[in-house]
Amino acid sequence: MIEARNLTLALGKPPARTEILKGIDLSVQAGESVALLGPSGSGKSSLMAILAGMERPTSGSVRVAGLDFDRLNENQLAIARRGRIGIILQAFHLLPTMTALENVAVPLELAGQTDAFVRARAELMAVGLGHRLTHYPSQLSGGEQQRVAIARALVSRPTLLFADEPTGNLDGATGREIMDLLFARHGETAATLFVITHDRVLAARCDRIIELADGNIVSDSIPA
Ligand SMILES: Nc1ncnc2c1ncn2[C@@H]1O[C@H](COP(=O)(O)OP(=O)(O)OP(=O)(O)O)[C@@H](O)[C@H]1O
Repeated sequence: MIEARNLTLALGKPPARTEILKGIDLSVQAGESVALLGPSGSGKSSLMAILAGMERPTSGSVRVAGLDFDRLNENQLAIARRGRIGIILQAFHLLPTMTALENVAVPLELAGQTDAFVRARAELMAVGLGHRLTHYPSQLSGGEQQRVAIARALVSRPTLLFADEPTGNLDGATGREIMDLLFARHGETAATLFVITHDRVLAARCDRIIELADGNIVSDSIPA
């Protein structure tokens, strides 16, 4: 599902040029769940951005779901992401002027799905928000907003799901509920799941734990 070879990323202009990733090799099988651990600034979000097709590496190659990202232009990359890749971020990123239902349905409708609202409603039911369809983000709790974001990421039935600290803005109990939901939906969809976290207990629920330090993979293991 993911094949990355000798990825490097350097950003900024000298003298502030920073080497963020220093030669990452990574293979991930379809359906695997992978936790990405590492200290703040070790390059986790940057690696995820490259694997999700949102950032170009400085050098190296990325093949995701059979596509050579380096051979695609920006437009082709945007089309390739659509329907293949779902992204969940710490800060939810819902549109404040849209209801929960619209937040999930509108991106799908813009992608040309005529049954977008039917699918969005079903996905919101699946994440336990059937009773909050017409609420705006400001009328939802943090956990509910993250459920909407999960529904939005899953409604296009992606083969790859990326979550960058999805519980970072939630209290412990709500965070656990959100991760239970994410793992349950992952089990039902057979998507490949990539989760960035600082939480080792959460990481141990994945099939595999990859640790980054200073732009390098320093361990790649199966949790005990
Ligand atoms: N545009 C940029 N120009 C220069 N340096 C950058 C840029 N973007 C990120 N960095 C640096 O790259 C390093 C890696 O950042 P990244 O966000 O990938 O780390 P992270 O492991 O996800 O951290 P955290 O756990 O704090 O989110 C950081 O030291 C950051 O300051």
